[in-house]
Amino acid sequence: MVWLIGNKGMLGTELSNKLSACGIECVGTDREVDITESAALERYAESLVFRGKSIRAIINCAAYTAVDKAEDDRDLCSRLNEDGPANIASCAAKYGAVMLHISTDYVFNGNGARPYREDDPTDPTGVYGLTKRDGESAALANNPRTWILRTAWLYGAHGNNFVHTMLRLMAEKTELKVVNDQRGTPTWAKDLCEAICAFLLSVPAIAREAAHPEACAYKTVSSPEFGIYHFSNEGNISWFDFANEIYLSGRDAGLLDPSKNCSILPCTSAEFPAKVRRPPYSVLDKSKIRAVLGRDIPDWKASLKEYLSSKENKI
Ligand SMILES: NC(=O)C1=CN([C@@H]2O[C@H](COP(=O)(O)OP(=O)(O)OC[C@H]3O[C@@H](n4cnc5c(N)ncnc54)[C@H](OP(=O)(O)O)[C@@H]3O)[C@@H](O)[C@H]2O)C=CC1
Ligand SMILES: Cc1cn([C@H]2C[C@H](O)[C@@H](COP(=O)(O)OP(=O)(O)O[C@H]3O[C@@H](C)C(=O)[C@@H](O)[C@H]3O)O2)c(=O)[nH]c1=O
Repeated sequence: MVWLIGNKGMLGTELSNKLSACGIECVGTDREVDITESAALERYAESLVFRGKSIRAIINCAAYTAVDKAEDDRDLCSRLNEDGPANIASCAAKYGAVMLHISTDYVFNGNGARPYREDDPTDPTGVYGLTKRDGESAALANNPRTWILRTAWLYGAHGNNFVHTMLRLMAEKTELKVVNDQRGTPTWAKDLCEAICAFLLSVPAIAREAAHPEACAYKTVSSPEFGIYHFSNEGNISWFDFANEIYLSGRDAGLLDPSKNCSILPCTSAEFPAKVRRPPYSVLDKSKIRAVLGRDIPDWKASLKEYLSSKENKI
């Protein structure tokens, strides 16, 4: 079985559904098993073993994700994003489990001019990125059998995210300003979950025990080496481009009133002040994961359209 930590968050909820569709036996925990307390993790792992369960993998979707707030909340952010993965990795190592941890494009400063590769130097611009970067190192150090999937600009049905914020503001306002000088790639949580499941199913014991592995749309061509991978949808756009497409596709999907207009105006980061400078360019190079998955990754626009027109979105 696998243990999904952070199962009530945006990604965790989506992943919980996907694991169950694939028939991968899973237990999920969130705040009730505090990742900043190694003893709490150990106690929970012990209780699973006591119930006769073999922990094949621990997936960490728990994190501190409020980018601006983190600047004034450094201690909690670092306990969650650094100590958390460090503790989980140690626990996974103790029980012979693989760890799969999620990280972010915000580990880079965004001053680059080509998509970031896994081994490019990191240089976060704020506390969130810094603690996520240090959490990566801690996880890899404490359990060499760790996969880290860095992703970016995540949205999905089960939490606050840019897509939901935009749809709400577009319904309320007649004009919106959105930054046009930060580029990256949106990622539908559902696409990321396919990749996560494919990695998990490359573990022989998990594949053997899964009731419906065919429900995973992706399949690894080989067993992925442990280490860091980049996964986002395909494309290279600004938040302004993203907002425009949310508006058009949101209208097509009947999520916005067609008789109410909202003008979306491009602006600079300086015109949209924030505590933390976001990376101006944070496109991720996905060659490494593409080779492992042996397939193309969906384009951001196709995934956004599918998401907005899907029945499961609760906007
Ligand atoms: N959202 C995004 O745009 C992106 C996210 N990522 C990464 O993806 C991962 C998932 O992100 P996302 O789903 O958005 O995160 P969420 O903030 O939606 O979920 C995080 C979950 O962790 C829980 N949690 C908080 N504190 C603890 C604790 N001490 N012990 C156990 N669980 C706790 C939260 O509970 P509560 O809600 O009660 O605080 C929440 O349920 C994270 O690692 C994030 O860094 C990467 C790139 C982009
Ligand atoms: C609401 C709003 C935001 N913006 C800008 C602010 C910001 O630069 C950008 C995106 O806004 P967000 O609040 O979603 O940004 P942010 O919280 O920086 O999103 C990040 O979250 C963390 C967890 C990650 O790991 C990143 O990959 C990324 O998804 O859009 C506007 O320009 N106009 C608006 O009306």
